Amino acid sequence: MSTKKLLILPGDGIGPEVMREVARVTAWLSRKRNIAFEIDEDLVGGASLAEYGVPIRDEVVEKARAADAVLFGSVGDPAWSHVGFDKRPEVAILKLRQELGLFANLRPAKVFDALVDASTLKSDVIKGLDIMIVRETVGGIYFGEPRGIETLPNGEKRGINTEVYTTSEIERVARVAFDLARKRNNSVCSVEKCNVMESGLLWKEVVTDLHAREYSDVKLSHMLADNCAMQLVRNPAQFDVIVTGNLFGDLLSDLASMLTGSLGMLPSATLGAVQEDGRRPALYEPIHGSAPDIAGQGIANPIAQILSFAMLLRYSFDLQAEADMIEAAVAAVLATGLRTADIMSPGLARVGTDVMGEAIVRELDKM
Ligand SMILES: NC(=O)c1ccc[n+]([C@@H]2O[C@H](COP(=O)([O-])OP(=O)(O)OC[C@H]3O[C@@H](n4cnc5c(N)ncnc54)[C@H](O)[C@@H]3O)[C@@H](O)[C@H]2O)c1
Ligand SMILES: CC(C)[C@H](C(=O)O)[C@@H](O)C(=O)O
Ligand SMILES: [Mg+2]
Repeated sequence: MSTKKLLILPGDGIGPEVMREVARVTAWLSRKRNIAFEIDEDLVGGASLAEYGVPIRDEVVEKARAADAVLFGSVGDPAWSHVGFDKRPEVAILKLRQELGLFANLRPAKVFDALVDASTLKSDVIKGLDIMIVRETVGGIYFGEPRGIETLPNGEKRGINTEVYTTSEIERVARVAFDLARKRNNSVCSVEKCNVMESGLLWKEVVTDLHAREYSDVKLSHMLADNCAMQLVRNPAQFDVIVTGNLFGDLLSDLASMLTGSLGMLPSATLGAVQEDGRRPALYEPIHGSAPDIAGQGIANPIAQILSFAMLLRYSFDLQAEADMIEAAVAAVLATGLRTADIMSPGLARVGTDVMGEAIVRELDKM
C-alpha cells in the first residue's frame, strides 16, 4: 500500500481531547519510522448536528468507505437528548457500522501489570488477564424490525425493539471469533440467552454447527449471558475469546473494562468482510463514550484512543512492530507511575490527558 488513507472522526465530548493525543503518535510515526498517512478529518455526532443539522453526512460515510481505515473518537451530547431517534449523535456510529458492514467488533480486555491495583477487583483475579470479546455490531436488537414507539387504543404507549439474527449473520461473526482463538488460547465461549430467546437458541445452534464443521480443533463452550456477567467478575481468567450479539456484547465489554482498571483503557476494532479487491473495511474506536461528566477538563484518559490507533496499525496496515511499540510505550509510562484520574492509585502521579500523551511519545522516542 503506498499512501495510507486515514479518516479521523473525533466526535463529541472527550473525543476530540483524546484524539489530540493520537496526533502526537502519528507525528512520531512520521518523524521516527518514516510512516506517513493521508489524513482527512471530519465532524460526526453532536458536532455535526450543530454544523450541518445531521449526526453524519452522506459525504462522511463515503469518505469512510474510501479510507483504508477510520479512527473514531466518541459521539453523544446531552444537548441533543431531546431530539428524535434518527437525529441523535449516536446515529453516526450506528450508521457507519451498518453502511460499511462492520459486523465484528473486537474488544480486547488486557490488564497491564502496573494497573493491577487500579481495578476494583482483587489483583489475583485479574493479574495477567487477556480476554477478547467479539461483539456482533450490525444486527440484533439494535437494528431489528419492528421497532418504534406506538400509541395503543387505550392511549397508553408501547416501545418496541426486536432481536433478530440470521444464520449467516451468526456464522460470519463466529468465524471471526474462532479464527482469533486459533491465534490465542484456542478457546471460544459463545454467549446468548437460549433459555428465553429464540434468537439465542438459533445463535447456539449455528455456532455449534459451524464449530463441528470447520473448527473442531478449537475448544467451544456456551454460556447464558447473565451467568457470563457474573463469571467475568468471579473468574475472568477462564475466558479466552467470548463471542456474543450486539446488546450483550455492549454490556459485557463495559463490564470487562473494569477488570483492566477503567473504561478509559479499552480499545476496539470493528471489521467488515474482506472485499473482492482484498481490502477490509475497518473502524477503530475506544469502547467508552463522550463522557460529558468530564469533558472539557483535560482529565480524560487518552490510552483507549491511543491503543485503538495501535489496533488500526496492526489490523489495517500490518504494522505489527509499530503497534507493539505503542503498546510497550503505554506499559512503560504506566510503570513509571503516571496516572490519569480514572486509574489513579494512592502515592502515584496524577496527570491530565496531554501529559499522559506526551509521556507515551517520550517513551516511543526512547525506542
Ligand atoms: N462509541 C461511542 O461513540 C459511544 C460509546 C459509549 C457511549 N456513547 C455515548 O456517550 C455519552 C455518554 O455516555 P455514558 O456516560 O453512559 O458513557 P461514557 O463511556 O461516556 O462514560 C461512562 C463513565 O466513564 C468515564 N469515562 C469514559 N471514558 C473515559 C476516559 N477516557 N477517561 C476517563 N474516564 C472515562 C466517564 O467520565 C463516565 O463517568 C452518551 O451519549 C452515549 O450514548 C458513545
Ligand atoms: C453509542 C452507542 C450506540 C454504542 C453502542 O451501543 O454500540 C456504544 O455504547 C458502544 O459501545 O460503542
Ligand atoms: Mg457501549
